[in-house]
Amino acid sequence: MKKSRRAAPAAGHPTPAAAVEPENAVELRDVSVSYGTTVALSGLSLAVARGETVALLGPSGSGKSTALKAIAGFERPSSGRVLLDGVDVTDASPARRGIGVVVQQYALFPHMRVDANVAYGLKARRMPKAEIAARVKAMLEMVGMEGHAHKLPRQLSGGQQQRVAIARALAIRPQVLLLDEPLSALDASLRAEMLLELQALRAELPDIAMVYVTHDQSEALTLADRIAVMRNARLEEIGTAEQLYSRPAGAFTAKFLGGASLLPAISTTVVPDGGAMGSVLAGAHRMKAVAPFAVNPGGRVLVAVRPHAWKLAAGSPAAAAGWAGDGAGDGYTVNSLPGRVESVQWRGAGHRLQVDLIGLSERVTVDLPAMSAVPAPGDLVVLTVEPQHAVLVPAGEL
Ligand SMILES: Nc1ncnc2c1ncn2[C@@H]1O[C@H](COP(=O)(O)OP(=O)(O)OP(=O)(O)O)[C@@H](O)[C@H]1O
Repeated sequence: MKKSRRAAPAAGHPTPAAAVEPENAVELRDVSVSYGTTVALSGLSLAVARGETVALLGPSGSGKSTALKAIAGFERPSSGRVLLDGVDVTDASPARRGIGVVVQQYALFPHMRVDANVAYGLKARRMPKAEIAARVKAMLEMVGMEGHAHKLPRQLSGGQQQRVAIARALAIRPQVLLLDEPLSALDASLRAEMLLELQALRAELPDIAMVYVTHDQSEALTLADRIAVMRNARLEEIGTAEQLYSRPAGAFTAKFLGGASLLPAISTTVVPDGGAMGSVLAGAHRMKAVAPFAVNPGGRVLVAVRPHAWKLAAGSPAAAAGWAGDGAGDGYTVNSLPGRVESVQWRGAGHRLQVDLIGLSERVTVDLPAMSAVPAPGDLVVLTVEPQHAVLVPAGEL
């Protein structure tokens, strides 16, 4: 959670309760949305602080857009409450919420010029003409579109249209900006460019709360202070990118966000409160990994290892020769697992290997940096991982 930007009350002069501003610009309390028999969102509780960007990340159909519609007021929750700045707006119309919304397909009015599109929400609020003109000019400058004010949307590129859509959403000076896959209609290079622009824009709007829906983790990692991972209409996990990436609390997040391999294992140590190193047996292999939660001997866990965390043991593939005989290695070398390379793929920044672990019937993904010696398909290798780069997650359903 972001730190409050407000000054703390002076010592001895506590702020009266009534004057305390609510910290959260957006709050969903146990919100569910159903479409007929389809439960699109189930019991979502989420708070977004002023100045904070939260990304809703998850596979298709996981309820991300529905959550956004509940905040904007386009869908009424079947249960639960929606609060903006501490005020319950569950029954308020979208217009009364004063939220800026940017959706995937620009959604500009095709028959209106760029400047009229940006002015639209201001006219609806009956702002004086001179003020509208000044605001439109400022907004178009902010998104680098000041030279296109008199064009129609069809005369603009996809990226330019999306910039105008952002200017239009920001023109009403919303306290909350919702973005639903705003870059997904753009090609890869334009998407990367717009991502940088959104990052710059974010810095110019320090007090706006943003909720950003995406299924692209690089967008979420670039823009968000916190990431909410959605799955099957529910919030799976929420945290900073760093927390979710390196210490996922569940197998789904480990796989979805970090692309981690998950090795089934049995705990051999007691870690009462989590946060310490745990020891496990993955098949016949002894492994040490960070245990972010309490584990007991005999408990079933998964060892999550991200593709970049694997290393080839020195001397691999030759080092693997001694391991192949009994299929399980000697069982004494910690965090060293023998395997056979199934495939090798050149990926520009390095090589991606698929390696079948011997004795574990698991295939793991290994990303090797460029310049490292690359084995060939069929080679025996020994994979290693530093204990601090392996993390235990509960053996949940994927
Ligand atoms: N208007 C609707 N009528 C009926 N079902 C709907 C409607 N809108 C969404 N759904 C269903 O609700 C579920 C959640 O949809 P939602 O659009 O929120 O998912 P999402 O995570 O945003 O997916 P995507 O990434 O594909 O946009 C899906 O099963 C979807 O089919």
